[in-house]
Amino acid sequence: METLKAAIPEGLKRMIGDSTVDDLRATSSSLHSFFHHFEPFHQLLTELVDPKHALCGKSKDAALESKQLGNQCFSKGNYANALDFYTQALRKAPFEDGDMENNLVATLYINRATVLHKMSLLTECLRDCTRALQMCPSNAKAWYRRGKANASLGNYKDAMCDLNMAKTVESSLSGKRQIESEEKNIFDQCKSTSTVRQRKENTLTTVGEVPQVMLQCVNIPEKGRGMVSSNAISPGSLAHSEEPYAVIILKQCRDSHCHYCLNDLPADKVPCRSCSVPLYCSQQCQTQAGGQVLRIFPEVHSIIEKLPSDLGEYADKVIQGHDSKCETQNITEHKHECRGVNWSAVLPSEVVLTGRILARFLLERTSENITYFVEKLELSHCYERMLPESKLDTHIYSIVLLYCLNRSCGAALSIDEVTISQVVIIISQMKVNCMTVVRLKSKDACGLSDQFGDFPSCPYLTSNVEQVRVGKAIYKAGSLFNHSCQPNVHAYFISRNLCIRTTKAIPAEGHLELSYGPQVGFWDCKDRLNFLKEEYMFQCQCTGCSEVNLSDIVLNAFCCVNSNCFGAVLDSRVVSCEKQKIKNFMRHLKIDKNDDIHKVLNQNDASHHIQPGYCLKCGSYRDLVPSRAAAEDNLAQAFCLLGDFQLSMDHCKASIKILEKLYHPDDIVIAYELVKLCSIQLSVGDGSAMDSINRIGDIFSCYYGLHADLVFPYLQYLRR
Ligand SMILES: C[S@@+](CC[C@H](N)C(=O)[O-])C[C@H]1O[C@@H](n2cnc3c(N)ncnc32)[C@H](O)[C@@H]1O
Repeated sequence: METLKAAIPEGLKRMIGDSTVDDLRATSSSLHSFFHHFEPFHQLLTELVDPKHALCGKSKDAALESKQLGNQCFSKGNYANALDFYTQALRKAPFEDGDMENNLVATLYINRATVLHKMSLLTECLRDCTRALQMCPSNAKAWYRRGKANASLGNYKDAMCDLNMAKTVESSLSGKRQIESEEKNIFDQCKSTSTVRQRKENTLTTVGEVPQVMLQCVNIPEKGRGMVSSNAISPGSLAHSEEPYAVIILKQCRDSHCHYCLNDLPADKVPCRSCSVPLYCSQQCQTQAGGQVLRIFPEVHSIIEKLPSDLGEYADKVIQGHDSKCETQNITEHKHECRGVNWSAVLPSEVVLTGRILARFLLERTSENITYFVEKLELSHCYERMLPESKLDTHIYSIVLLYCLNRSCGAALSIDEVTISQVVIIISQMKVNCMTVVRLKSKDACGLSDQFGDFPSCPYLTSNVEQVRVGKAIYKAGSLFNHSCQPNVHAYFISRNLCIRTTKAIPAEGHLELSYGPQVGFWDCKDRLNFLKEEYMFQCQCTGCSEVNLSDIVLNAFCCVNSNCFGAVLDSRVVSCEKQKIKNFMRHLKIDKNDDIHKVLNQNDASHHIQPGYCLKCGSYRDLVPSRAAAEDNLAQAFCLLGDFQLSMDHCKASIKILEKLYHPDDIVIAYELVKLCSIQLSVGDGSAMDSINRIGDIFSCYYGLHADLVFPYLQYLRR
């Protein structure tokens, strides 16, 4: 891509860099014409779309190699590595290869099921057996393994049916005998177990909460359109929920998260049937993403028909299991990328996401043209505000993407100035409207919270809450929420669906604003403004950035040298941003003597003191040293690592006190800090841990409502 860019004549680069939306047809046409006659462009396309260069296709040889490595690890008892190799083999194995009896994929599922059983991952083992049986229902090994997994799960009735099936389809006499002895074992186990355990499904059920809020889209000065509520809303209410219009997993999560629902992948990952890139958490997600639907061999039905009726019914139920049944509404999502060619694995996420939007256009188009389709998306864009370099990149990617779509999946999009300029607009819409899908994770010093076992008496346990970025998505109504550094709603994700919940009381006609990342209290005003300018290309007009607030003044402030003075001393970076806010504040507002701001500002006239290094209250000068809240937090971690729990708890509490000054006492930031405090309290058996847990629970339920345990399962672990 860099070679292409370097070869573009300077005059054309300037023309594109200086262009407005009105110039897009001309700039698109000129760049397209240049590329058309430029050989390296065609070479690049060949690398991106020619199956000969495809690195992401299926390969039987590569699958057999991984299978062999898996077998070696298995025979050495190295089950974790065997599991990885079998999954790699499944990723590469051609699904349509071989007949029912000699099906490589079915064999790999059985091998993986055996490893999963050895690792006591029984539900996962059961699912892999079922997948093997859907391809090959006369496979005795798969029925046998399924029977054993069901028995270990306490599902004795199913276990007996599985073994009965295994015996029926097993051809050798010795094999039949082995199954009979296993049947006897299970029968004995069943008799000695008084209560039959229920099957524990490894599923997270979503809570069906429906938003009760009437939202309206209105025009807001200096911010464009925005969302307001018709009625007053109390904190903790679900204001909006929405499925994505288009979504894509981030590259760094390709091996750890489901490419459809974006949840953590289980041990029995399901690969795409036609290429080696996506992994899914279930066959259902695989099919929903637009991959091939499971093809059940015709012989399967004749095998089932020949079975005694009760066994036949049972086998049919297993094979048609719920994992294989699903609706395929979003059939376009991965289908057009699924040829094993390189472009969708190589191009930046927002460009591949644009490809997914174009795939929707291809699917939905009746008589409408692309210009009308883009208008109908009703997303704002930032083309005019983009840097010249970024405008050039957007042009290049638009042309490359259109060629990739046409050549790799026969999209038949006309590649002309109109289409290219509309794709430029879509990419610039992605820049300002994409939401990053995140998951909450708790991370502790011992890595124990991932296992969620018993609470360990680990000598250095602290838990931090981390936000893991897993995907990028476009929500059509969700993109109408403006940003505020002092948000009153909070966005989170259940699978790939967006939920927006109020965190403060909102009056009727009040604006609903979420944070695009920066918030008052996390970063100072200057950093927030820079971030929003660089990432989203707008000058933030929110109250946090235009009105004075205590946190912006004290977050990076230093105490006054005068020990009797509570005034704040700012460095030059902070002063440049706060000066105007403080002046306006002095001019327009009377300061309440009880307000905390009164303690750090001279209410009569702070303006003459607003100089770097000078106290805002008394004007004394001081040399600047690091701020305190971060120091308290780091100290708590350090003491924890040294094993001095009392000191680490004290510092954690001090840090919470400081945060309570900067934020509302029910802000989620306080809950995150409380998770750390509580983990220390629990590891030393301090009884006040319960108070911390209750407070964390209260704050989480305001931010996540009934979804709290689903979004942050560590909460249940702490309660337990
Ligand atoms: C996701 S869109 C939000 C909806 C948008 N206002 C519209 O009319 O479609 C993001 C864009 O809204 C505007 N915006 C959002 N929050 C803003 C704020 N705090 N200050 C100024 N502009 C804002 C910016 O133009 C930004 O690029």
